[in-house]
Amino acid sequence: MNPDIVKERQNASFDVQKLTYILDGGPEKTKRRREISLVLNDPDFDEEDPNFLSRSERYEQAVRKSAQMILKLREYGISDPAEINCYKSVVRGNFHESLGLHYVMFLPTLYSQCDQEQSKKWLPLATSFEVLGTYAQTELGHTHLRGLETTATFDPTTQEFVLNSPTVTSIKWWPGAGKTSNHAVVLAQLYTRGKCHGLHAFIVQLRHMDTHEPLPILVGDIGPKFGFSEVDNGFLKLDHVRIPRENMLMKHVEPDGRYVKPASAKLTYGTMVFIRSLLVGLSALVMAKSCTIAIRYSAVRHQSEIRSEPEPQILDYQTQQYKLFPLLATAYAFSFVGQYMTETYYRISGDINQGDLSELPELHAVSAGLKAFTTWTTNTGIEVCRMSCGGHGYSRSSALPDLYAEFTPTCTYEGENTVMMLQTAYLVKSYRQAKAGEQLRGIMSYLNDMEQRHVRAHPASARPALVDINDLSDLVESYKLRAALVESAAKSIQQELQKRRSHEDAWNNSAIDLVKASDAHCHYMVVKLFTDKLSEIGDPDINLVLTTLAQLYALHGIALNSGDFLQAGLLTVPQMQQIPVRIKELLCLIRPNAVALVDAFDFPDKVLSSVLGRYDGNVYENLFEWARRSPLNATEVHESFHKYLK
Ligand SMILES: CCCCCCC/C=C/C(=O)SCCNC(=O)CCNC(=O)[C@H](O)C(C)(C)COP(=O)(O)OP(=O)(O)OC[C@H]1O[C@@H](n2cnc3c(N)ncnc32)[C@H](O)[C@@H]1OP(=O)(O)O
Ligand SMILES: Cc1cc2nc3c(=O)[nH]c(=O)nc-3n(C[C@H](O)[C@H](O)[C@H](O)COP(=O)(O)OP(=O)(O)OC[C@H]3O[C@@H](n4cnc5c(N)ncnc54)[C@H](O)[C@@H]3O)c2cc1C
Repeated sequence: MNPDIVKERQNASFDVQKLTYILDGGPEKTKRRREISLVLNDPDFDEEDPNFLSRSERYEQAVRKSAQMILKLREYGISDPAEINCYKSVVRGNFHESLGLHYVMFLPTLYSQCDQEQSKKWLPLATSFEVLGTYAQTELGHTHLRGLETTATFDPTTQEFVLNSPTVTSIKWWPGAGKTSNHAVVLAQLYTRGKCHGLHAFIVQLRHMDTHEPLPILVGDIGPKFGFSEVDNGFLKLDHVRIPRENMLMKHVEPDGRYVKPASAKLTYGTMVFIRSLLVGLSALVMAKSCTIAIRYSAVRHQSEIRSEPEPQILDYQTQQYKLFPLLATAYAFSFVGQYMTETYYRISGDINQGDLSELPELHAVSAGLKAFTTWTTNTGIEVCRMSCGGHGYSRSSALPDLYAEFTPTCTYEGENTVMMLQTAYLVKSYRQAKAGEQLRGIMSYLNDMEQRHVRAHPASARPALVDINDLSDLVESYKLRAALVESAAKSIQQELQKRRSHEDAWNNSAIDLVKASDAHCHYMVVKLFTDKLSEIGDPDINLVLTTLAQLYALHGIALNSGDFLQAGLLTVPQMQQIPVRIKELLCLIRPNAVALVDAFDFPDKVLSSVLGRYDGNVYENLFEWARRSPLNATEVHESFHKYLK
């Protein structure tokens, strides 16, 4: 064990194990997660570092691993969805799996959209992996759902739907598992009796069940990408492909071609809401991994000098702390927000299953906003962590380049982030309702008293200071009042309408304000949820260290968005000048606990897959060891010497 990292652990002021329990949701859950993590010792999962393999080899290794996972899950009798998820995230490490989409989109779509008869047919096939599925929605030319071109036309004479990609732009593009899957949920515009009824989901067989040869359908892999090398994102061109009427999910077409309207057309979009909710937790996980790597490495790396003494640990540089500790605070904040998002998703989708759709719009708005907010922040955070590791952060051995490449598409998939932030219609609607005197419930209820508080842009000196920057509840309040930026967005729309613009143009001309309002709303939610969590934590040592992190998270956010807080008169200029001073104090308070705080995330070394983030801190000898395994070192003299240089 590296002596620096031993010393760091001795300095911790709290019980790391107890904090792990809080993150996991209880000691039992930690125990079970650790039991599941023992799978890492299974030699059947031994594999080559994907960084030393070609794309095709990576895909093959990933398929082998996915198949092994299925066998082992059966062998160990793991069937609880949360446990399956935990098991897979351990085995998968920092990469995706080729069968990922089957689990996260295909199966959930079947579970939520099959009727009884369909469940009977498809669920046994899909859960036994005879049917391997993908989710084909996006097209070469479109993502916007109303604009999708693929058609499904009902033919009552044969009781079939005819699926067709009428143009080049309508070719399905991106769905994972282009080579792996034999079925797809295809999203297409439904036509019956000559009328379009909008987007619906259909199960389409793509490949022969025994030979895996494509049916008369063009299907394949779209080629290498920025990351996602394990995943065969695919294309799918349908040329008048016929499927039985029973393959339409939620069956809305009667045998005579009559269309029966669903309770809400948006139920077809349910799988996206599910994944967006999941991505909030994934952001927390990846932020936690990145911080673990960067902070452990910063504790063992010595460089330059502060005083004329031996080179200090780079974690002692104030600037290094300023780079990393706000991200550490963010990892904790997002972990608690992830817990909230999961609970909220299951609570509301439970109600939806019982026929109560009243909270569907809020679930959509919250999941879309938090997905965008947390993935954007994490995406930039990973890169900060990588650069904070200097040159070694650039090596794939650090895992940070892989974490970035695998994570960055979360800002794009399941709804491009700006587009998701613009799903703020709900916020604006809520604001208008509150203004009209309606009492809002839930997370939007803060808009109820906006009229009385009325935050306006005017000189801060003319207003009493509202915020004690050392008081967390005051900080939450100030974020709440800043979230009133939705008022500016609503006003901007109003002004545009007064210029006789159409509603659509007024909306587009206010889009920057709307994204800002969404961002402020999400930021408020994160600060509030982090603060609320503290009241549940009884252990005084842990409460103290998490309170310090929550304060840092809140103050750092204010410092980054100081213009909003000043303009709204929420903080005075002297207070704003105090914030960097307080942030520096908080960095010093966090410093002795930094390594313990990342240890509490409890990532086994094999899951982290990072030479820089090793638990034992023995970085240099292992960097050397890793480099020697590079395929270029397989022979002392590379064949290119003989071919070209000799
Ligand atoms: C964990 C690891 C996972 C790794 C694998 C992930 C692989 C990735 C897979 C994918 O990316 S799958 C494809 C994902 N695609 C998208 O996310 C598309 C994004 N676009 C949209 O969601 C929609 O186009 C839109 C931007 C929301 C617009 O929707 P639409 O075209 O229907 O517009 P309108 O007809 O105007 O309807 C807007 C109306 O509907 C409400 N609404 C929209 N979405 C939902 C929803 N999901 N649930 C409930 N309600 C929804 C919206 O609020 C509007 O309501 P009103 O204002 O009219 O009341
Ligand atoms: C790794 C990966 C995996 C994927 N897996 C799947 C899958 O399994 N199944 C599937 O169906 N799809 C999948 N996708 C596709 C993914 O869902 C889309 O790429 C994503 O929804 C974004 O759409 P787009 O690519 O059309 O971007 P665009 O919508 O073209 O975005 C381009 C730019 O236009 C802007 N823009 C677009 N619309 C608006 C607007 N209304 N207002 C303001 N700005 C706007 C965006 O902000 C962005 O800056 C995957 C994508 C990736 C990268």
